[in-house]
Amino acid sequence: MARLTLDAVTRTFGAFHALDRVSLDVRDGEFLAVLGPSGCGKTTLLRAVAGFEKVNGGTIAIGGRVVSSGTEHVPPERRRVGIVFQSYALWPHMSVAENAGYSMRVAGAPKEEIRRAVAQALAVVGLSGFEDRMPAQLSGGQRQRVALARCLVQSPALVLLDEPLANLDVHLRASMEDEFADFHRRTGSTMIYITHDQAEAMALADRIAVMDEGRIVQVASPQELHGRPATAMVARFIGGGLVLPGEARATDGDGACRVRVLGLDVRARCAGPVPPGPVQVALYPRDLRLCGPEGPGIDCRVTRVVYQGGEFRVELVPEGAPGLRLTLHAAESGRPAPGDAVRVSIDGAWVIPGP
Ligand SMILES: Nc1ncnc2c1ncn2[C@@H]1O[C@H](COP(=O)(O)OP(=O)(O)OP(=O)(O)O)[C@@H](O)[C@H]1O
Repeated sequence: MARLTLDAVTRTFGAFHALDRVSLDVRDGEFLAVLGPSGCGKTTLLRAVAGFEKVNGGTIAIGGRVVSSGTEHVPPERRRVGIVFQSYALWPHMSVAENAGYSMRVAGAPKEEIRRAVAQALAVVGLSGFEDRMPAQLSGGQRQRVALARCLVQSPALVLLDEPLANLDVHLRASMEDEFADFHRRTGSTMIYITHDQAEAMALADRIAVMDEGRIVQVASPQELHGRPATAMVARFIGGGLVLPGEARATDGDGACRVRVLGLDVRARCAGPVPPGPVQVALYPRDLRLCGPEGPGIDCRVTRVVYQGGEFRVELVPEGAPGLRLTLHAAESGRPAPGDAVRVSIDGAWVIPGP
């Protein structure tokens, strides 16, 4: 198992920067998710680490050994990187055991050694007894587990998972999430999990690297990404934050400051001292509450009320800003109806430290 280090890695296609000075340090045995919208460079990053893509600048090191740089390129088969793809990529004409042992057979390993390694890997993924089945006789989840076993047989230093659950239905995804977590626990592998599904990333990873336009914009725990987004993109992308212009008034210390947003004075959380002046403020549904007519608040019209697992999501339009959509959560009792005029208070906010 090994640590993965990327230092200012750049990959261009013509004038386009698919990876723009990407730096990342993944600890030995860590489970890191790379999360980002379509086209942000996730697959390019994975292909560069695996060695399918050369880099134009910067370095990639696996276990302290440089495998990619502007001048050096270790081929994929000599990187000890296992990859599990979304499409499983199993050979349809080979049995489960033959698929799992393929790489060892190609490498010319003795039959008995292959049999032993395959039996061990299939046991890890819970497929002992499935050796002679063909891929067509397996469920989607079982096929993905064969792909995991095949990856395990190669004793990889690093395992890369490229949206491995994208083809599975919702229920199977949830149970496969448990399997990946279990696989990680049992093997202690360093794992990089590429996805655009934040629920999946949050469920699995210790830390999440958020990518945007070829750059890594924040690497943090799921809680940190939700509570202290580094940029406006992270605030919008994770947890559906609403980013609004505000005016910083004063810093109170202890990570708190006062800002004016939507015409209200709000006590907000911040990463450090915030000089008075224009700022970007992130508001989440948890920051907004229905309030009485007497206190400070924003007059709104309710546009939609949707039941959502134990509570109601209430969508509103401020009377003074018809282009804006606010969302808050309300309990069953006291929830408003579409068309109601209500008042909303802002109980918290986050001042975005970056762009
Ligand atoms: N071989 C290539 N030639 C030119 N442009 C490319 C090439 N490979 C990728 N790109 C571009 O680089 C950008 C990043 O692509 P990449 O596949 O890494 O994104 P992604 O985040 O994995 O997206 P998705 O989630 O949709 O798979 C895209 O704009 C893509 O069009």
